[in-house]
Amino acid sequence: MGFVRDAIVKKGKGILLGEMAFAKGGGNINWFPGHMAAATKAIRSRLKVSDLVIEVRDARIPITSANQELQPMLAGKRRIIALNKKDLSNPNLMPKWIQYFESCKQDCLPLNAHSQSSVQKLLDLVEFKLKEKISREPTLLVMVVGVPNVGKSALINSVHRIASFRFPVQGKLKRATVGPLPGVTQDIAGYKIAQRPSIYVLDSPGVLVPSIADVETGLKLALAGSVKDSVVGEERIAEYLLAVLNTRGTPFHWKNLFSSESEDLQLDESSKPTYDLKNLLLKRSSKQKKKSDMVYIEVLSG
Ligand SMILES: Nc1nc2c(ncn2[C@@H]2O[C@H](COP(=O)(O)OP(=O)(O)OP(=O)(O)O)[C@@H](O)[C@H]2O)c(=O)[nH]1
Repeated sequence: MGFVRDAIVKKGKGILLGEMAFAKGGGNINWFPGHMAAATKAIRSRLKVSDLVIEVRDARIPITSANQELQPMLAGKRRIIALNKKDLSNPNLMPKWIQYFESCKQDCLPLNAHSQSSVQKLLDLVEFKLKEKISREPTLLVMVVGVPNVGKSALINSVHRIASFRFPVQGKLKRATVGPLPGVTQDIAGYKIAQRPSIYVLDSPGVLVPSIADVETGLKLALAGSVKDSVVGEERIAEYLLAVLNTRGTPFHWKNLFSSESEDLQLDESSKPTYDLKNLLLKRSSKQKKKSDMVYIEVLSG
């Protein structure tokens, strides 16, 4: 069933699904804050002793939001891939992604970390995957990993809250810090979600690969909020987003953004942006932009 992934991931000129085809290259993206190297090491050592791993990915970019460096280790573990933020993703694509992961014999679950019913489904799957261990081990560890900002901490808070109904805790419930920018969680922290056996869920800092080799991956991660905008370049991100929307024919009103009534922006006809890929390409080449900037526009418009 490799064709499903190929159709989803390659799709090139047709631009059908959530992941857009792009040429390799176009400049490396280097965003590897200090804490990530140490965190990656710590995650690897905790993974060794974990009974189950929940790898959280962004449902909008299920392949791009995988940390490739950790994949060999994760693939060797009992793993659930949680496709989080499904409320922000295209619902028509979710069945295709499920089909793809099923074809790889990999459990996956689209969810919304803020929805109790969604998180309950994840807990049911966790219980199912740990069934035989639950009857014989006194303590179990479930590790939650993923790139920054995919919703690991939000998910853990929901899991913890649901679990606390079954196993009331004394005092205030410990909460993981959730935030809209990447890099909020910087340490591994444990949350007890069950007794007999004791089950702990470990939150971990979001980690990326040290160097993102192609610009499209960086752009998608930036648009999804896993990489800071400034690392990839705000203008470049905006152009990419507009190009994606245009290429898909998304009916947005920004095409009329520069109307003749616009008072603040008095642009002459030749300098009005059209957000058409071919025009963008022409404008860029006349301005002698860097070659790396050209690649993603060329390929998208191809
Ligand atoms: N719409 C939506 N937003 C979500 C969902 N899950 C998390 N978020 C939001 O995504 C942002 C990041 O969530 P966090 O839980 O801090 O993400 P994280 O993976 O722990 O981030 P790092 O600490 O950078 O590793 C927050 O603004 C959350 O409220 C979801 O399922 N749907």
